[in-house]
Amino acid sequence: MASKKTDRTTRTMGREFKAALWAARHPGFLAAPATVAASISEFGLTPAGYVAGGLALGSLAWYRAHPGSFDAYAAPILRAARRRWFEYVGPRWERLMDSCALYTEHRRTGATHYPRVLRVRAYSPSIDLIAVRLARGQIPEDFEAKASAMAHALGVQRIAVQHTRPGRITLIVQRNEPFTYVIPAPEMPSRVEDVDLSAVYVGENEYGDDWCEPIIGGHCLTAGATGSGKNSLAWAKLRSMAPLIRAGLVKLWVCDPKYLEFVTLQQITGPGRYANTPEAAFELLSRFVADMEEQQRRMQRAGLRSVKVSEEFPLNFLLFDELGSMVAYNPEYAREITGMLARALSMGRTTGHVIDAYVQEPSKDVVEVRDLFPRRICLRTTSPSHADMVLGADMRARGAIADEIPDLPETAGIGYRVEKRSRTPERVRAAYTSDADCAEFMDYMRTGQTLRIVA
Ligand SMILES: Nc1ncnc2c1ncn2[C@@H]1O[C@H](COP(=O)(O)OP(=O)(O)OP(=O)(O)O)[C@@H](O)[C@H]1O
Repeated sequence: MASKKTDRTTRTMGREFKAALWAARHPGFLAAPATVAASISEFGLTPAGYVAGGLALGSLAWYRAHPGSFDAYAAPILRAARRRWFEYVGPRWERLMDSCALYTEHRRTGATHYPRVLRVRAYSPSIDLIAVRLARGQIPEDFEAKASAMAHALGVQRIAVQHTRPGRITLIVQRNEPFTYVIPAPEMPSRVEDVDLSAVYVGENEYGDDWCEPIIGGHCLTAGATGSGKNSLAWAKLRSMAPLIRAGLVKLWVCDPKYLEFVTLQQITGPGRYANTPEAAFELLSRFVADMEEQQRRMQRAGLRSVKVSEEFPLNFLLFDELGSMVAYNPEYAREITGMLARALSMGRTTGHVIDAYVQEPSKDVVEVRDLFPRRICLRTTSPSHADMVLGADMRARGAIADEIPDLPETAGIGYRVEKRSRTPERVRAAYTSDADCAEFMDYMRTGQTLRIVA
């Protein structure tokens, strides 16, 4: 490619202009000392000292008196400033880029161009977000290829690369495990109106915010190795929409091949909407699809293209645990079940027939209908390829290292989901529903009361 006229020189920009440019990019560095100097000259040293001391004391009092608001508002700003100017500051940043070969060289002048840190944000103590402008000639994939090397060089657990806009990326730096605690099971809302089916609470994301998933508008597939905590997701959803289930506005269907974790739900579903053998699962799915088609006809007759959840049009929620055991490992009815699933998955959205499925091995050989699930969650997996299979191409390279989640009870329920708008993997943890929480749910279904039995 022909070089631009201005690129043909072998000289680089003078240091004084580089310094002026730097100062223009970081006005605070000049403005802060200038403000201090102006205050001292205007009001004198003592009053300026009193103001500075008052500010420091006020901040300390805030820190001590109201940790909640301090940690929410002041701490992220202070933390980001400290990390920006002590950890990702010019020379250290350039050394990091050097050690990972993340720079470009001007062909004529030989000048080294480094990607530039534009902004550092640190919403939580464990995560830094570094907005970076790429050096000319770099592409985000260069950073993806070096993410692991950067993580080791910085001594952090994980670095994910988020594509933001042309020429820019955000590095998501996970310094340590954000989930060092078990998230308690969601409170069951007391009234039907308190449930928002477009965002039911299932846990927390790595920023400490609520992690909510929609129930209406999409089927969901959760993949995770045995013991990764898949059940906790299912139970969190059930608890979060408990009043609707009790009121009959959400009709529960359950396929439970293990006949273990969800066996108590039989008391709600009755035998017609609960299955634990391939034959029963096939019959259940046939009824589910028939119900869906009947609802389609009713909507056609009423001239409706979509419906709100109501007594006339309840939401049908099919919880399908251990999908693989019904569609792959057990040849009996496997084809029939897959066929029925495909019909329900491709047409159930508009009628409010939603499938929430759980699987250990997410390959297409096992779950042929995988791509018909618009929402997918990946808990701990046994293979590096699973994250891409579940979440989409390149998601592991962008940080969804689900295979590196330790296989320990302390990390159960941790996984990744993809933030839809930014297509960035987000580390999440499901709330944990204990046996007592399950019993409380069943009590609520029977009595309408949330009486917790304390053992
Ligand atoms: N969200 C969570 N937070 C903390 N611990 C959890 C969480 N979910 C599960 N656990 C712990 O991990 C154990 C295994 O969880 P669970 O049975 O849900 O895994 P699973 O993925 O359903 O496994 P399997 O496929 O073998 O049934 C639980 O007994 C519990 O101790």
